[in-house]
Amino acid sequence: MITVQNLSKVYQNNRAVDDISFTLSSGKCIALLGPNGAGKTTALRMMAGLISPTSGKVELLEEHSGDIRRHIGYLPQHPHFHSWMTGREFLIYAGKLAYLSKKEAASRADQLLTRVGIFEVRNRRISKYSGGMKQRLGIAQALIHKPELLMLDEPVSALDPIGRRDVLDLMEELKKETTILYSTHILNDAEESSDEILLMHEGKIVESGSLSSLKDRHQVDKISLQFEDSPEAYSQKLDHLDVVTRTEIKKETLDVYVTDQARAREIILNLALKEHWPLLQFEVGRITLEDLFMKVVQSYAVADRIQ
Ligand SMILES: Nc1ncnc2c1ncn2[C@@H]1O[C@H](COP(=O)(O)OP(=O)(O)OP(=O)(O)O)[C@@H](O)[C@H]1O
Repeated sequence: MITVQNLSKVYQNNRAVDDISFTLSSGKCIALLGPNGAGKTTALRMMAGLISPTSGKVELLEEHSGDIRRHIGYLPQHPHFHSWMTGREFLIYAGKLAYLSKKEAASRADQLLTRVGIFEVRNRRISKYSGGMKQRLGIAQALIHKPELLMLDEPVSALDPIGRRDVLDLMEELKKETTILYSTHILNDAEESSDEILLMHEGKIVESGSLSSLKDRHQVDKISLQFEDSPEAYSQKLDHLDVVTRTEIKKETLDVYVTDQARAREIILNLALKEHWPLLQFEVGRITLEDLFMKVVQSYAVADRIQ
């Protein structure tokens, strides 16, 4: 529904966003990931029409014509609310700013207050809202003009675990009817709630695609073991096997990197049975999003050092 073509933003000599291109298709939930300063907020702000690009463009696909801002709802990382207003008053105010009539704004506000689960507190001043309630109100405000694309900048990072769960559940609901692009540092959340990933590093998109395609591309053959006792002794035995490239101890877990997962599984299981290892867990590993993130970002950091 929206394409980003060769978009860049340069501040003085800093290329905050450096020639990024991608297309967002309707009905997907896309996570925008990247370390601090990667350029996520700058990219989102350009897409929302809040800052102008140095070069490149953001375009709607044919069926969504007109001013791009009418099709996009945006919730910034630190939203500003008039905290003396009630939640309902604030949404009506936001509706009027989005050119709805007073009547339309009031009816849309009530619909959204219900939709995001804060109807009960609609007449309470925003200053009395919890962080989770404010974030829900912010999402309702971003949806006031029925945008096809909802963009959320770090929607859960400032919330406690309950608020975070609330907002993630809400996003899960909303993605049935709206395309969502959201930035996050919390890789578990991205793993749980996104269909696609855009990974930024130093202003560039360095990886993109569905979560499963990225995992397939970066899959490492690994078997993770846990024992009733310390993993050290087993690690030394496994290091000598020809199918094992290296072992790594992470707290209680022994990660065994192997050349051929199927053969390694058989060999290690046989050894464990023969020697009566007190195994608690034997897991043939799939790469996690966190592994993938670290691998990609570290490989770029190494490349930067070499240059
Ligand atoms: N208004 C500005 N003026 C100058 N430099 C800026 C401005 N806004 C952002 N930058 C710089 O652009 C780069 C990208 O910043 P941006 O906030 O987009 O990154 P981010 O990925 O959203 O980071 P974070 O995860 O920490 O929020 C950083 O080096 C930042 O210092």
